[in-house]
Amino acid sequence: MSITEQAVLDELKKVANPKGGGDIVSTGLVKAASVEDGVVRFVMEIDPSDVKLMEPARAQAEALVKAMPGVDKAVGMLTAHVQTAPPELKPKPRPDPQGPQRVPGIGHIIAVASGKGGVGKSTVAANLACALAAEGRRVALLDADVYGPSQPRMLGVSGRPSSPDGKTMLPLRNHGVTLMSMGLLTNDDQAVVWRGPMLMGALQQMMTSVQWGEQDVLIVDLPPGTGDVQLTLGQKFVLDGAIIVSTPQDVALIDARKGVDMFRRMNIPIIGMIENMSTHICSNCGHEEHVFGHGGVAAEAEKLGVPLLAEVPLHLDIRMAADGGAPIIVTQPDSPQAAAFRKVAKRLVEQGVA
Ligand SMILES: Nc1ncnc2c1ncn2[C@@H]1O[C@H](COP(=O)(O)OP(=O)(O)OP(=O)(O)O)[C@@H](O)[C@H]1O
Repeated sequence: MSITEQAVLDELKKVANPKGGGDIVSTGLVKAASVEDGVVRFVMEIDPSDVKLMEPARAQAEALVKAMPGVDKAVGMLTAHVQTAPPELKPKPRPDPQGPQRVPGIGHIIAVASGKGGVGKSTVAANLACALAAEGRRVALLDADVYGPSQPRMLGVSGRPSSPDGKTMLPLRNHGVTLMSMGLLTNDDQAVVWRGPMLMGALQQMMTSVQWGEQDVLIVDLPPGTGDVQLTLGQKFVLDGAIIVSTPQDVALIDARKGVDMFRRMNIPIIGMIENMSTHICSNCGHEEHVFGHGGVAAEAEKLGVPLLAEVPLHLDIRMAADGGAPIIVTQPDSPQAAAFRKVAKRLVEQGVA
């Protein structure tokens, strides 16, 4: 079995902070630990004047990790570069006035993310939202994919959201889902060039200035990759977890792994991975074919120690439904194509995250 970051952190807790106060993890000295293919890397952030004092602790920590079963190589580093240090791993008490906040009226927030574009993240988010609504949950969906907002089209919503008081925005609603999208604020054909700070501001505004009402769960459809929007969402808001969507090809999986790593660094639980376009099912004869390979996400999920939530087939009906303004879960709720989404929705409710 592959080693987890948590196991590494537990091992590192055996090393005392030479400055006292407890071990190097609980005193906040260890800022990041990563595990990839048997190679463990961790960073200890120290005051530049403490190098001599801290070196023995670093060496002891490195030796302990190296001796763990399943570890081929361990690299422990001392760093004094406060500004560029990766996010703190030690869990902070939440809510914290400076830290992540809750959105009034919203019970849970789940991010739907992918490492790579075009893997079907928005299709999954739209179907999950509708499937949760079918389970009787009050569901909102925020399309935070500013570069390719597709939720208005997938949920069959058009028109611009109104702002009765000039400060807050009224969301739109269809198929039992309350929706807000950056796509509703720009013209359909308008290319949007967003810079980092604009993106971060826009996301925060969407989360806090939309009149969401009382909702059991807000699904956030993120842009692909590991950029500013993902970081802002994770750092500013209390998330119940993230779902990572990937196709089975290696290229998509490499990026999915980066996504899992990013959420872990922000202490956001990974609810699980979904393999999309898993198997092609011919809409004429029902013949199954593994166009992009099959099972790659299951293997990756096992390697990363996260659950595989579902394998969604590549099926013409899924595309036609999504692109036609009513996800498959709405048009053919009892079809085998919709079953994967219903299964995930039930699981999220059972797990108490939606
Ligand atoms: N399981 C599936 N079967 C058939 N078509 C699918 C499936 N999943 C997604 N598609 C289609 O693939 C296209 C891309 O999907 P989608 O927009 O959901 O991807 P995305 O990952 O959100 O992309 P991006 O983030 O780059 O906008 C859409 O036309 C969608 O209908």
